[in-house]
Amino acid sequence: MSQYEDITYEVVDNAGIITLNRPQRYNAFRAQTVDELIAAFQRAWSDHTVRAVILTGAGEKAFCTGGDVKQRAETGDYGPSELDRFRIGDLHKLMRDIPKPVIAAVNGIAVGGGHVLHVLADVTLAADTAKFGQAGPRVGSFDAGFGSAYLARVVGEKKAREIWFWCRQYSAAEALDMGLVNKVVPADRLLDEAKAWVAEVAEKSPTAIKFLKQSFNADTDHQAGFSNMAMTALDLFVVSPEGAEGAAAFAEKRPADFAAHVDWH
Ligand SMILES: CC(C)(COP(=O)(O)OP(=O)(O)OC[C@H]1O[C@@H](n2cnc3c(N)ncnc32)[C@H](O)[C@@H]1OP(=O)(O)O)[C@@H](O)C(=O)NCCC(=O)NCCSC(=O)CCC(=O)c1ccccc1C(=O)O
Repeated sequence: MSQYEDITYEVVDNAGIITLNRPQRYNAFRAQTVDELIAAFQRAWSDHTVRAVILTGAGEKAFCTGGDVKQRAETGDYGPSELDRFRIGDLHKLMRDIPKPVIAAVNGIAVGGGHVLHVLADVTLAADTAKFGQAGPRVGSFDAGFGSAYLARVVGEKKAREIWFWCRQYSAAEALDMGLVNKVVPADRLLDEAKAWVAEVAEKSPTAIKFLKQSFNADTDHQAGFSNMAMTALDLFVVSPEGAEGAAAFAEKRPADFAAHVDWH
């Protein structure tokens, strides 16, 4: 795949820069977006000039707001894809497996599956205007895999449960305070800061970095098993009356009435 529609990919010096490019939907991803992200991460993996990957979002408003809820309300899924599968789980694993640092440069709101993407990055740099949070229980969705278990490793169990159950939004300063991001910079400095981090890490031993990333991952690789189950569960949940109510309410700009659609048995 060399032509992209939903993302852009460029190599600048030693940085592979992947930009989510659906600003009209706050950089929410559909199945095609995920296909393109996978293709770009694979290119970055194979390109020996690329020493780290920067993942960011187009525009000033959003980094990524997760799955495209409007698409889901319209068709019940995330739209057509190359292999007829929504490969978000494959993307999560690829971001962990690529043996180079992945730097999330969070330029705006990171919510839902978009929040999960920055959580899975090796480090996160945030614009001072960025906002963070999960949204699943508000819109009839969840990530019971890396999105919850790995988040708990990053911020601790209590905070992770708060983030997921209450679906609040947190400022960049709050995110820094809870260890969710590595550094906060003025919004107009974000990309330069990310490039500086790439330049600095490019001076280090690629093989040492590769071993270290694999070592850090080994401790949480068992979470890939949960993630597989979580994706299967989510596929079933989003088409249930309760799951579908969340997407419909978002698309219709009204509060969701989950209680009326729950299967209590
Ligand atoms: C992010 C908001 C809180 C921003 O609010 P606000 O600033 O008021 O802006 P809006 O007017 O709401 O939004 C502007 C514009 O963008 C459209 N938009 C925003 N987000 C989405 C989206 N996710 N999908 C489609 N469109 C979106 C919005 O409709 C507006 O368009 P108009 O034409 O102007 O009306 C707020 O926008 C918000 O709450 N957004 C929804 C966030 C959300 O619920 N995201 C999905 C969470 S669930 C999820 O991501 C799971 C998906 C998933 O992929 C997955 C699947 C399987 C396993 C794991 C995962 C995983 O979690 O990764």
